[in-house]
Amino acid sequence: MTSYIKIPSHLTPSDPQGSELLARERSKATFDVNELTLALYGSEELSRFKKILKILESDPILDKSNIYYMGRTELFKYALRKDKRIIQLAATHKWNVDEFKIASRLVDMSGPYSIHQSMFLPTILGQGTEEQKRKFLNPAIRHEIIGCYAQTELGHGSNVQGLETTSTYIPETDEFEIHTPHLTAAKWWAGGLGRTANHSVVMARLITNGQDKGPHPFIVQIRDLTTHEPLPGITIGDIGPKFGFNTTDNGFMLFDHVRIPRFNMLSKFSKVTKGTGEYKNPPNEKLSYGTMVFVRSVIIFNAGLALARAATISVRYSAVRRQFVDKENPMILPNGQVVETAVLDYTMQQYRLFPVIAQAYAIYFTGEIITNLYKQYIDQSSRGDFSLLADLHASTSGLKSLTSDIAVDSIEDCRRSCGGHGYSNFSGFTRFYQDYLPNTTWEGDNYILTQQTARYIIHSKQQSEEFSLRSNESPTIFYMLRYLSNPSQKCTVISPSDFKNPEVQLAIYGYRAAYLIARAVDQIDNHKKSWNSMLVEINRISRAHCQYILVHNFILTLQPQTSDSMNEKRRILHNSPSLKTVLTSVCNLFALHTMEKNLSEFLESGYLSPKQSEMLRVQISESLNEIRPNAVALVDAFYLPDYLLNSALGRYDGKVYETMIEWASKEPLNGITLDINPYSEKLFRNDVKAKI
Ligand SMILES: CCCCC/C=C\C/C=C\C/C=C\C/C=C\C/C=C\CCCCC(=O)SCCNC(=O)CCNC(=O)[C@H](O)C(C)(C)COP(=O)(O)OP(=O)(O)OC[C@H]1O[C@@H](n2cnc3c(N)ncnc32)[C@H](O)[C@@H]1OP(=O)(O)O
Ligand SMILES: Cc1cc2nc3c(=O)[nH]c(=O)nc-3n(C[C@H](O)[C@H](O)[C@H](O)COP(=O)(O)OP(=O)(O)OC[C@H]3O[C@@H](n4cnc5c(N)ncnc54)[C@H](O)[C@@H]3O)c2cc1C
Repeated sequence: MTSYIKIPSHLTPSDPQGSELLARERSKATFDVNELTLALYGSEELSRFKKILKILESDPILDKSNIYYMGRTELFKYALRKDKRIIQLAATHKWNVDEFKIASRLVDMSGPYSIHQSMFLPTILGQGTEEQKRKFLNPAIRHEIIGCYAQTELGHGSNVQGLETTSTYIPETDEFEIHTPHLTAAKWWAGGLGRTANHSVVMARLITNGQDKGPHPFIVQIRDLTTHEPLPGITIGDIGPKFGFNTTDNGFMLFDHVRIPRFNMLSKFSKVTKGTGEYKNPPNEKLSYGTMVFVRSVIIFNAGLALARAATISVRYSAVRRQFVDKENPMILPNGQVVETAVLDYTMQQYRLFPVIAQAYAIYFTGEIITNLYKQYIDQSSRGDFSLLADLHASTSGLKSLTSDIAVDSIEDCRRSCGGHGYSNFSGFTRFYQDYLPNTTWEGDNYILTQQTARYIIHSKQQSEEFSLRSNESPTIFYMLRYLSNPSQKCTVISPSDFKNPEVQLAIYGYRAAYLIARAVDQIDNHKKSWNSMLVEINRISRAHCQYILVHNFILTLQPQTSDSMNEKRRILHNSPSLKTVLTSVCNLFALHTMEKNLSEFLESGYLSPKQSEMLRVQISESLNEIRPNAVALVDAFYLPDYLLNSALGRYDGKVYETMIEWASKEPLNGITLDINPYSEKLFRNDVKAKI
């Protein structure tokens, strides 16, 4: 890349150098970073990750050095090139799906093919018959056809039952006719639809024999495979500039009585019979919503990695950035020189950043558990057993909502913790934050999804017989019986360190969630409160329940397990006392900081007293002290390479200032000639001049 300004090469940052400061931080760690990285990813995934990183870093098409200076059209073209390149590399190196996912994660840019991979393929895989998979999935895997997922409409997104696009069975020709009856039925937002996809999953109301069977998925070819023009009867366009996600062509689409073969209705679960139009019910009504459950589980896992990324940038930068001299405890170099204090040493900065490290670990571990639960569900459902679905839907809905909310808030907190440089694109926060933001809206708006979780829990509580039955089976609501059976219990904490006891933490979280649930049920059952009037409480229930799950899963991860049930990752963790010690501090901080942020609910239930809440704060401060020497090592352990971070502030080597000035010198604005004479008319075009 061209440098437009020559920077005098003899200048270096004042001592101590960033690399020295980070090295000093790393030497303070009480555990082996490589060991923790292995405990997070496992040796196989880590070696695949390293192998793929090497390929991507050295590929000129996937070079990221130019992207901060690009406008939308240029960025979109770059995203298309990089999407194509990943596919070519996948073919050359024979990457499997997991390796393809690693590459996409490292290249880190949504693109025109992203929804093809994240939704189009999974929908056919999850909802198609074997014959349909042969016809659509195989060419889609080879990228001979490119698909998108068109569910949301201009007038409806959250309310899937309210979708207006119709798909009417025509027995005479054995076809469906897809139609947009109103402007509000225009498909809107589908990623990849605007300029790229030639096929789409279209969610449309199935009408057969005059009966409306509700939304079902159909495969529709939308563009000509040779000319790439929309097919007759179909109008398509890009929806225009967005808050972020501008590397993807989100599109709109209108259908004017477009015919598709009956074969194109994805029919693994429900079918329409040839000629008679008879409808065969699915074993569970909501199976056509299956792709959403899958993507929500991925969003939970991704939230952990997004938090790790934000924490990596801000913690490393805070170790390098120095402001003021802390007179009571000055930073002294080995040569005796007193220098300004690293901002990471200010307790306020620690209070802002260390909980983000803790959130990253907590959500990462729950992400793994949910991914496994999803796999278990897929395994069982392939044998016709859908019993896990209701619980999976409830927990993925609430956790998707909670974890993406946490991530969005914390990414912004981390950005702000970097001061002015956090506002520069070179921080690595701008596009990262903008592109992360829609996770709180897509795949179900976060407020709407909490209603799904709370409803499941409230129903369980209302049907108490079924509840006790379900609570034995359900991994997510078993705690409630324990606390509901004795509502007058009190928290046993008598000194701050008692808060470190995992049993105490679980009891506090469990009691608070159970209390909120019981109160809401009382309002609904005995005071006849409407659902709408209870929405704020309902949101609280889902959050309380999901916070319980996060704490419970973190504690579970750290508890000894029988060696049989332990995989390689857990074995590494449990064989290393130093890892367990540091992660226990991280777990405590997560549990206690989250408690403090929601303190009013814990106090209001009467379980925790104001005196105990004071002790809670003392213990949080203690946990921050425990984490301080390990802060940099804890973010390093996530092994997020510079190639992914693309951040001047979060570089592994700490060369923050050298990078800032080098990247600034490449700003194209520095290279253009400008006429700054206010009276000159050169800037105006002739046609404009004619009008003034
Ligand atoms: C070369 C090879 C390449 C390989 C691939 C490589 C890499 C890719 C792999 C992975 C990447 C994957 C993911 C990527 C990560 C991020 C995603 C990136 C991009 C995403 C883009 C965004 C796309 C979209 O947004 S698509 C549109 C999404 N829309 C929504 O989510 C709408 C939200 N609304 C709803 O879901 C529903 O309307 C509702 C709010 C749930 C209400 O539904 P309704 O029908 O009205 O039902 P009701 O509330 O009355 O409930 C009735 C009953 O049903 C139960 N229920 C509801 N939903 C479900 C469900 N989904 N599953 C199961 N059960 C459900 C509900 O609980 C009720 O039950 P009960 O009667 O009470 O018992
Ligand atoms: C970047 C991006 C990419 C997307 N990609 C795709 C895609 O590929 N395919 C696709 O089909 N869709 C896609 N979407 C659409 C997305 O799934 C929807 O926007 C999302 O589901 C929210 O629906 P909505 O826009 O209808 O919001 P609305 O439901 O209109 O929400 C508006 C507000 O009303 C509130 N609200 C609505 N109903 C209730 C209620 N019952 N109770 C309480 N509050 C309520 C919500 O909380 C929200 O605050 C994408 C969206 C974005 C932003």
